[in-house]
Amino acid sequence: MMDLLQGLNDAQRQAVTTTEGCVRVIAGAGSGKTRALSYRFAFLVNELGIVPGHILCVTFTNKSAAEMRRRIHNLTGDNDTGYVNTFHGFCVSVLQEDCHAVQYPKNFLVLDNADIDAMLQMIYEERGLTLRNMTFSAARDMIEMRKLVHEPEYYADMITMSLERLKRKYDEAASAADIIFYGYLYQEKKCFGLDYNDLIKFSLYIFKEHDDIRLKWQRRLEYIMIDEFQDIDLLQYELMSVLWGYHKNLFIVGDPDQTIYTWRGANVKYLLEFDKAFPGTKTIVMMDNYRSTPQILAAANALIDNNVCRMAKSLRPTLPDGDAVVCHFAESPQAEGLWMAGRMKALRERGVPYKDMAVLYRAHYVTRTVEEALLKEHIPYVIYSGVQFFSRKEIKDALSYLRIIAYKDDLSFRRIANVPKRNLGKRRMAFLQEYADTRGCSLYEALVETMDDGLFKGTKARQFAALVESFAAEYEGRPVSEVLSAILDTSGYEKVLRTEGSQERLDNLAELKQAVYEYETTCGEEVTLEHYLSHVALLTNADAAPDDDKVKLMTVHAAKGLEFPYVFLCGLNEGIFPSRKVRTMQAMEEERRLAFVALTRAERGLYLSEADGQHFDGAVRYPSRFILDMGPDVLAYDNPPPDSLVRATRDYIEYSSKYWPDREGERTFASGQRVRHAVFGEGTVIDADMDRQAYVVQFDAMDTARMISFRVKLKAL
Ligand SMILES: Nc1ncnc2c1ncn2[C@@H]1O[C@H](COP(=O)(O)OP(=O)(O)OP(=O)(O)O)[C@@H](O)[C@H]1O
Repeated sequence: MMDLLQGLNDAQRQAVTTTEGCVRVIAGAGSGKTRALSYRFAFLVNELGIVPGHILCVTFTNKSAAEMRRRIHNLTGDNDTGYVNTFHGFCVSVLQEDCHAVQYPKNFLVLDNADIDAMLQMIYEERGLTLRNMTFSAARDMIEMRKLVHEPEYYADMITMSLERLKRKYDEAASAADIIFYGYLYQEKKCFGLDYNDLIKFSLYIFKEHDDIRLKWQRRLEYIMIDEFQDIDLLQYELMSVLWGYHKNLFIVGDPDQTIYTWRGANVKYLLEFDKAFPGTKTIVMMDNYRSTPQILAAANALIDNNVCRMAKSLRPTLPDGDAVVCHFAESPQAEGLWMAGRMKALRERGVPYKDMAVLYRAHYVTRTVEEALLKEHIPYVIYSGVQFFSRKEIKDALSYLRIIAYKDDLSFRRIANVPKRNLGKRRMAFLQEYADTRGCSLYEALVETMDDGLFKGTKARQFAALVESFAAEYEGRPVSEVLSAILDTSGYEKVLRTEGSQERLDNLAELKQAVYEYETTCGEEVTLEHYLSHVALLTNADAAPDDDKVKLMTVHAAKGLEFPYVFLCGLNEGIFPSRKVRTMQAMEEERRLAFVALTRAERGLYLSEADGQHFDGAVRYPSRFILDMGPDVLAYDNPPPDSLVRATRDYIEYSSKYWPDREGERTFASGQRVRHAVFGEGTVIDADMDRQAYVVQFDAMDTARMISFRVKLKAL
């Protein structure tokens, strides 16, 4: 026991050894909460003898789950790392075991954005919609909003309605939004597909309706731990509240200053009010920072201190002094990029490898000038995100090959039936689609039933079906990595890439094989093809990381939970960071937390920069208020902005936020709220337009609705 606890400080040790009941850890950035979590897991297993499969450890991303599994494996030496997963990943496990309760097959499909888009494509074609009706991304958002907010009971339709009834609902839908929504539910049900929202909703539904299943999971999960609790949302909170109910051992860790997903439904109140919701909670505070120099922490503390709505706390440094935090005011974005490149070269000359440097930014578009400067100076770099690894064509194709073996589903069929070319082009595909529609079968079945038809003469339909059948007959029990290599070879897919000389695509496939192999060897339990496919559908961009000596470029959101020796935070201008979309006090505080997350990623060196000039729309670029927040005491300017600009910036900041509603309640008169206007009299709020900062109000004495700016106070009736 001594060994395990030795690398921990007092607060961490307390967090690790307080195993029973509800424990809340408020942990500052870089205070070692990931370490505390993994050690706690190991403590439960090694010292208390808890079976890993009876522990649930929830992380925020798949990447952090993988990292956590690696750490736990190192500490316990056990391949079985229990349920270390995201909430969505855990729900996949639940449903794989118990979705028979909602008459879904074990091999349901987990849908990712590309799958959803493929379904939307079918719906749009079928019903004559175009992107002018709604872009795919707007359609995805609309579907999500309907599922989460407007029609939270939608899943009952999916579960209880027959496919025919759902189809009728879709056929009868008239508005574009309804067509898309019901079309999507129909498509989902047709292929037993579940998107991320469904995973949680279905699990909750099963737990609610089936006491025996709920009790089984509650009993199994003797200890539950949740990381990044500041960004938990309502559905996840509900799920946690159910799972906790039997053994009542719940351990949560979070940092209220790092809440950055409010826009996606996260609510920090679950962390702050946890002790009220779970009486008897022990709270442990971890504020000793092991990541950053005192100089970096002083800047981060000074920044976050400007947030009004927060629990007062400061990160305490434990490391020795380092270099001052450098701040640079450049004449233009181009000059800003070149300044960064110069600093990187200087670091490199001091022996710092490029891979130890990261450029963080608020929004993707900022990277253009940075990239130009890096290219010009021959500094190698890699952008995280952009085209995500798992969204690349060759990766999606390869996964579709795996998927068609297991599921013979339409989405995969459409993707790879004619890749490589088998002469199954548009015309034959349309024929299969029609056949499948009239017979109510899948495209693959349609092909098998009709491949002797004259239409398929001269095609490789038969070879394709033979390929799928031969793999389908023998994939069970074979390692997934082996199946993948074999099908990429036998299908001729890799051969085409070799002929084309697409080395990069081949490299990516090699990377994929490696990823599958690693998953198999680290996962603990036996990995079936279905398991792997569900796992991979949950993967996000940050998951495939090349390890070359390159500067890393990424958004601050993508940097959450990571650390880098040297951080360059660029584009610190009003309108960029903070974003121009910020229009309320709350949103500004979230933006400041985001900047705090950025600063606290740095271990040894932190470089902040801003550029003079104009925005796209011709507006003046002012330095970011976050720089002013930190103040000159904690920053070393190597080229300060002129005093006149700083004064103008202060005026701009004051003016631009003058009319912000300062409390959430003031802006959110809900639709339907009765209000009184000093001149127009009484009326009803119909909507709030955040872009225009105004309400739409139907006044009783007027025929048409009016838009009334937030500047004018309406009185609630
Ligand atoms: N007790 C300790 N002694 C020495 N180093 C530690 C200790 N605890 C953590 N560290 C180191 O401090 C760094 C930060 O730890 P970790 O990544 O666990 O922080 P975190 O709290 O999860 O950070 P964040 O919330 O900012 O993402 C790591 O490099 C870790 O190895």
